[in-house]
Amino acid sequence: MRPPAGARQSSQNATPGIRVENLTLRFGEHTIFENLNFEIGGGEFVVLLGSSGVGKSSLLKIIGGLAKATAGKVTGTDGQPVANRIAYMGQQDLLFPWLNVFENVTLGARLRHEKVDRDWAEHLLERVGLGNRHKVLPSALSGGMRQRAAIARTLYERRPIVLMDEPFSALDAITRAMVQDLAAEMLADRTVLLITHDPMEACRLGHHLIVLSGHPARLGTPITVAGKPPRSPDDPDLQKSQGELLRLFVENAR
Ligand SMILES: Nc1ncnc2c1ncn2[C@@H]1O[C@H](COP(=O)(O)OP(=O)(O)OP(=O)(O)O)[C@@H](O)[C@H]1O
Repeated sequence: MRPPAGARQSSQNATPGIRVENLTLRFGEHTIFENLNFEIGGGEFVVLLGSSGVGKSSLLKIIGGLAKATAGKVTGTDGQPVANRIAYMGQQDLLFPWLNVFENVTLGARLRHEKVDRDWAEHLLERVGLGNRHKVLPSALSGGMRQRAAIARTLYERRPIVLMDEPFSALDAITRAMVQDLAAEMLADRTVLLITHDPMEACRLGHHLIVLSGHPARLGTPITVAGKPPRSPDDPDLQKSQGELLRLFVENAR
């Protein structure tokens, strides 16, 4: 996680990272952010935080190709476009209610008229603990199970870059902790940018934390969390970074 000026040789890493250069977003007279520059190294898990309305989801959508920036560009750290290398997971699981779990997980392949990779889908469903729920409709699953099915669907796509917009915010605390552990384990080899409002979640999962603040919004110096995710809630590295993050929130609010 660094500004592009200090770009590492990410091509040495098989997983591409994300490079954001001079990104500006305006809605009419309203400048959401201007000349944002940062780089996420291949295989890094970066968490994006910031107050409501500061521009986090807009930034994620632009990176994911779901919205257009006013100026600037997003590429992989290998200089190639990111468009076909990104999987996106939002706050709602967006499972189709009339498709069963297996059909939801393999939906992308079916929409692209590709042969469904049954072994891969079954392996993923096993890994997320839904090995015996292939034929179940989403309405018969708990919130945690639905989110686990959504993780399986995201991973089914085998995209090296994963963008997640508050993916666990609708879950209760215990289910959330379990799904966080699963996501950390299953996304360990991907480049991940995750938005959350939860400092504990950020410090459990991220290698680096970045905070967007101000009008127009700017990115502060990244906070690097020591140790390997997922960190336990009583991990001293997590607690140190959580303290640092909370101090930063207070400073930004002044
Ligand atoms: N299509 C749009 N047209 C006009 N303004 C927009 C549009 N999309 C977003 N905005 C504005 O841009 C700003 C940033 O919105 P965004 O959803 O990116 O914020 P956020 O940080 O993700 O907020 P939250 O944490 O509440 O989800 C807000 O003021 C929002 O009203």
